[in-house]
Amino acid sequence: MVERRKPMWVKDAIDYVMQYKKHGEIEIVSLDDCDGRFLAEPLVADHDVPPFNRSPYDGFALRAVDTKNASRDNPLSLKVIDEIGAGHVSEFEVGHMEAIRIMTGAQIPKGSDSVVMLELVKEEKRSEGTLITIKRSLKEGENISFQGEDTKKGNPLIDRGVAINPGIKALLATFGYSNVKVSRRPLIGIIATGSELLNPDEELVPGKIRNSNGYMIESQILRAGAQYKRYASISDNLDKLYETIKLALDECDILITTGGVSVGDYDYLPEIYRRLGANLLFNKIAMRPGSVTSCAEKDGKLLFGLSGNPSACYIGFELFVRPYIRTWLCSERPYLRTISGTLKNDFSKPNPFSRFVRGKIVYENGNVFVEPVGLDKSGVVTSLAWADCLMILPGGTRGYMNGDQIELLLLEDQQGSEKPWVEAKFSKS
Ligand SMILES: Nc1nc2c(c(=O)[nH]1)N[C@H]1C(S)=C(S)[C@@H](COP(=O)(O)OP(=O)(O)OC[C@H]3O[C@@H](n4cnc5c(N)ncnc54)[C@H](O)[C@@H]3O)O[C@H]1N2
Ligand code: MOO
Ligand SMILES: [Mg+2]
Repeated sequence: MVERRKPMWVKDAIDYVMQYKKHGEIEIVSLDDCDGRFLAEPLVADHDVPPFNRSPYDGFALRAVDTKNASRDNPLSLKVIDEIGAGHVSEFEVGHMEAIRIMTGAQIPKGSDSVVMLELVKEEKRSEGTLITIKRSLKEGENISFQGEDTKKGNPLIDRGVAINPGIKALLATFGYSNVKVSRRPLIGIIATGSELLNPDEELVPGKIRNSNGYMIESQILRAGAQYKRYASISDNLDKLYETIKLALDECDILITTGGVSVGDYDYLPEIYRRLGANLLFNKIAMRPGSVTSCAEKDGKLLFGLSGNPSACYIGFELFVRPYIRTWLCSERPYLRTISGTLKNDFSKPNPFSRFVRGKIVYENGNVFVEPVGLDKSGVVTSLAWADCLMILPGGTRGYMNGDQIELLLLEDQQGSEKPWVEAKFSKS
């Protein structure tokens, strides 16, 4: 008798996973190696930026009051008493009708309160010294980048749990973090199961296909911010699979298997969860594809049993594994971000399960439209390469038509969302 499974709502399944959420320990990495890692502490300005008043132009620093009467008809001459480039500080103080030649980035000299650009003055080198002639007046503070105008000491800049991007790396360098506190990435074991699987370097033979899920999940793990350990793919052999899963559970923080979770003769994951004495969280979800996505817990570690079908496997990872990883990395926004878009196609057939259709966003006159990519079947692999979003078609009694407004989950987004997408059943309550 084939086992009957009761489908769980997507949101309930996410909640089950999140019951086991953890935060990774703090790890210190060098600034050189921090790209893509997640900050374990908030980043706070520990000094003013810029740290001193500086010139934003190559020009002359002077006292605005001295230029008060300067005009085209009344050019005024100032004596140049020093010259400084960025990184140097003048020892002189600018006095009445004096100026210091200053380059972009240099500290504003004492006595001066404004800068005139090189292009706006005439310079004359005389035996008694250099003079500049200025034909316009300046305001006090004109052309000065003030200390702290970028940010002030003590300002909070970036929350913990945010992925380090080029801009954040610039801030880390600005504040002298040659070492950075980041969250330790969870190590995720990956086991692809199935007697039909070949390695990418093997020739195709009848009945076999190459293991694409294993590599796809590795890439999804890296995109989510975690690290992986690859185990050799295992043919459909219960004992061998059991031993490998036990070993991987010891060695890793989280385990992902692909394939073998349905009700087929060689689908051994349900039996392995039983043998392990693991606590089964779910093995059927009211979604398409990925309805067979399973998750079990053993000694606080999660075993995600993703489908063997490539599209189901991909979506199972993004909906259930990604938020668990991002929460581990202390993100406050661990879920995929949702935006709304206008459907360009008809999906007239109603489906009781919510569908996550691989789609591509198209911008037309600044508006977001979305169209499906490739064949919308669970076993399809090609469409995954073309998709930049998952189009959500909530389950129910009606279909969806061209022009309908729907929600889209963004696959490449880094910002994330505080809350997961929730079926109407939940949003109504
Ligand atoms: N009688 C029923 N049959 C099936 C049901 C069901 O409810 N009743 N569910 C279907 C659904 S939905 C899905 S999804 C699949 C899930 O299958 P499994 O997770 O058990 O995966 P396998 O049987 O091992 O393989 C399915 C499919 O995927 C290919 N595959 C497997 N691993 C890989 C890999 N690493 N790279 C690329 N492709 C892979 C495999 O060759 C199969 O074609 O079950 C349905 N059946
Ligand atoms: O788990 Mo399946 O993906 O719904 O075809
Ligand atoms: Mg199967």
